[in-house]
Parts: sequence; C-alpha cells; structure tokens
Amino acid sequence: MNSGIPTVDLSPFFAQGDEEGKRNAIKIIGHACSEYGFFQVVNHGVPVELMKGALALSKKFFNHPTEEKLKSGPVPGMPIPGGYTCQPERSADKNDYFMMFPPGSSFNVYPINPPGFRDILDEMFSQFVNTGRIIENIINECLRLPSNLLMEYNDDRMWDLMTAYRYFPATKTENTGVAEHKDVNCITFVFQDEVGGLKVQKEGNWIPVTPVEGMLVVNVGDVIQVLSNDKFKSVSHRVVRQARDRYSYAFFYNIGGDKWVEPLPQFTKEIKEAPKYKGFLFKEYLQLRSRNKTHPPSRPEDVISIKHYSIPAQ
Ligand SMILES: O=C(O)CCC(=O)C(=O)O
Ligand SMILES: [Fe+2]
Repeated sequence: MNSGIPTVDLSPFFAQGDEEGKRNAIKIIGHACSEYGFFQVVNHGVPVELMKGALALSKKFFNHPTEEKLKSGPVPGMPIPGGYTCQPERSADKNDYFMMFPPGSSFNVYPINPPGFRDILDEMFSQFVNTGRIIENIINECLRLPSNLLMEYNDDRMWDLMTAYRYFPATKTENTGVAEHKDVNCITFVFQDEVGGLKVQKEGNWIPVTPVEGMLVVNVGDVIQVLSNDKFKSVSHRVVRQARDRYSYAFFYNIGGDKWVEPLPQFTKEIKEAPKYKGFLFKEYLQLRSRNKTHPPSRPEDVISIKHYSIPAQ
C-alpha cells in the first residue's frame, strides 16, 4: 500500500546473519530521515496482537464517563500532566489523552478500568523502549557515528513518555486534532487505528499516512536534527479529525532533561562545517515548548520552535 512515506522491514535486525537485509534497511532509513523525517516499519518487535489489544482497551477507557476517567487525572504539582487529561476548550487540539512515564515511575496514575489496561500499557511501553533502542542504533549507523555513540549519550530512560489519544469527530467548521508541530524529542513512534488522519509535510504538501494494522510510524525529532546539524530532519506533522472518533498511541523516545544538546563534532568541526544551532539543556527547551501551550503567544512568530537555538549562516 502506498502511504506516501517509505516502509522498512526490520526483521533482519531480529535475526542472525542477514547483513545484506540490514544494510538495505539502513540505506532506506537514512534516505527517509534526510528527505522525509518520517518512515514506517513492519516486523519491529512490538507484537501486533499487543498493539490491537492496546487500541481496543483505550477505546473502552475513553468511552467511560468523564468522572470515571478523571479518577486517573494528574496529581497537582507534576512537571508534565500524567494520567488522563482533556484538552482545554480554548486549545486548538481537540482530543483527550492518557499519558504515562516509564513503568514503575511514581508519577504514573493508572486507570482501574477497563481491567487489564494498566498491564497492557506497561507492556506497550517496555516494547517501545526495546524498539527505540534498535532504531536509535540504526540511526547511529545511518549517520556513520562511532558505534553506540547515541546509546551512550542517551542513557537515561526516565524521560520517555507514552500517550494514548482519542480524537473527537470533525465538525462542519473545524477539524484540527493536533495542530501542525515538530516533535521535540529523539525518536517518536505512532500507530493509529483504521480511521487515520496523520499527515506529514513534504515540500509544502501534506502527505496522508494511510493506517495499516501493525505498522509503526517513526519520525525523528528536534534532538536528532540538532545533533546531526540538520542532516536528519524533524518534520512538521498534524492530525486531521475525521467523521468518527480516531484512536492512536504515540511513544516519545526522549533524552534526559539534564543532557546538553548541540551539533556533534562529526557534523561540524570534523568536516569543517559551522554548527547550525547553539547548545541547550534539553529540559529548558521542553519548558519553552510547554509554555507555548500553557501561555500561547499572541504573535505566531513568538511561538518557540527549534529555530530559537539556530545560528544564522554567516
Ligand atoms: O496521534 C497521532 O497520530 C500523532 C500525535 C502527535 O503528533 C504527537 O503527539 O506528537
Ligand atoms: Fe507529533
């Protein structure tokens, strides 16, 4: 099926000896990350039955009455709201969502209903972390970095996040599910139900990502764009609401908040290219980006994006 973004089979990374298969996948992913910022993967290690179960249980959860869902609402004082949240009326984004931190984090607030949802969420999260490590390693190879450089740099898994979303049906006058944005993190995974609605920007057009059962959509975020000094791109995407409710999951393979993010020497000094970004602490950028949401600037040019740290070419 032609969904408009490249598709890659990751099975060579789960078998011994298929070096050619690996090289081929690495080539497609490298091209996808520099041209699209997006690709999608099959045989990615996350069991398809688990993905289907996770969607089925999230549908049940979101169809509970609001009072029931709010029992797993965020605890006051959390840095980011964990648990169940509905977007405020004034937000352009029209969805409600459940967000969690790594299994075992004291910030997690799990729903009791539907039964089994908690176990499935924890399992999904752990599977996503495993696939995240594999894709991080592939990106390390695509960028021809010294072995394990990204893995050793990105060694704090406590900042990873997973969100289950429910998008409301479009109305006659508006259909924004999630407004156009670029992800802040390293690598994002998304899977959507058959309703669809995810769109990716390419050369001024919006490419729809056709939903395929068991497929994981992967995109690189701002951190990879900065580390690679723009070799790999963090690309704008959005969710367009459809005639009926749409359900999806997103997993954000992040980096530790205290990490310093700047273009790597392999893409600057070592090849005599000027860095395109100033360095920054990841948590400071996260804070600026969440302020866009809590205190939306009135002038569009004041909305903070990764451009905030860019160094103009001399
Ligand atoms: O729900 C989706 O398909 C994608 C959501 C998204 O882009 C995000 O949470 O950053
Ligand atoms: Fe996103």
